[in-house]
Amino acid sequence: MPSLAEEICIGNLGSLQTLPESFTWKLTAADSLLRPSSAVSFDAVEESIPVIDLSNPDVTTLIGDASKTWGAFQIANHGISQKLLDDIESLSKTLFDMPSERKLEAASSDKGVSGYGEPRISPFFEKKMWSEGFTIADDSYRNHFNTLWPHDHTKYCGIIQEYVDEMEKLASRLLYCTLGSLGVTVEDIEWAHKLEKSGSKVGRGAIRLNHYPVCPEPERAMGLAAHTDSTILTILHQSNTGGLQVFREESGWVTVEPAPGVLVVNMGDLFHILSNGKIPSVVHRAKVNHTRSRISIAYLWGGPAGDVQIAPISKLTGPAEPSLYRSITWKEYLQIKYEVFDKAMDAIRVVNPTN
Ligand SMILES: O=C(O)CCC(=O)C(=O)O
Ligand SMILES: [Fe+2]
Repeated sequence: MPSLAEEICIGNLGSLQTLPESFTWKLTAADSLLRPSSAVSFDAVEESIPVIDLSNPDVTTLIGDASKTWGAFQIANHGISQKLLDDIESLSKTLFDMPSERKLEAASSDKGVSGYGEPRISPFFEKKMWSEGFTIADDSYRNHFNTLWPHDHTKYCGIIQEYVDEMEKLASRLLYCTLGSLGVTVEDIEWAHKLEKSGSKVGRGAIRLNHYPVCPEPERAMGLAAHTDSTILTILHQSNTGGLQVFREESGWVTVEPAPGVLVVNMGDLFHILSNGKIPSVVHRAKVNHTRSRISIAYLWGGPAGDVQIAPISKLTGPAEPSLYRSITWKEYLQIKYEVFDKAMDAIRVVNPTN
């Protein structure tokens, strides 16, 4: 007979008929502020993060307004083919449908983040999350794919490579738009301009494939707990089952309903720093479902490699708006984030900002 620990291995959560105590979350006051965007109400205006058509001539203003208000928006007409979105979704399904033992053969090592496992933010929470994931942060995914798909790994590696290439282009385009809405350009970020001129990458991309199995008691479970992404920005593709919620003080938790071909963009901590606090990094989480499992694919566009110092863009600071954050490398920021989690921004805040 399997031990209890084996039974509740994250690789087969979907087969559990009851919610184990270790996965049961207590509702907080903030949770009761939930307002689903699909709620039908006579007096409440339906609210969710806007969908922006990237071919709209006013795209810069629209992105600026949405990111200042929400720290997030959705995009249509983004140029990523439906086939590629379908391909990466079906790759994820194939992976998560494998038996637990097989998935564990591709588990991330203690030191690395790449590979199969629990959400990276798990250690910061008392309760366990109702999800499993696979992180692609470097080339080691090729070895993992070789283990998972000894015959088909070339095909699956090809899909990842194409996804990374396409997402990188889209992420840069979104960066330019968001900067444009603040009246600055990439030339105003000395390091980004230098990297661009030398043909190097401005940001470093990683992919997180998330799977949220069906859950016997979704109201008391949590797929992925509230967090902000550490990134410059994150581009999220969600399958046709909703679960993503974004938080805004004035609105509470708002569900972002999936729509075919529409991607979600979350502004991350690093952009919040660059913008000197003008753009919030959106607090978001994923809820789970009683009848349908859910897949999401996050393209996490992080900071530059090496010792590049990231700081608020000088054009966005001045006597009336002193720099709110000290400069920091991407590596250093990640270290702080995975030590103090939601206090990371406070940890780098300038105590008495003057200019
Ligand atoms: O599954 C989702 O909708 C959210 C995923 C997410 O926030 C993440 O991977 O950082
Ligand atoms: Fe996230």
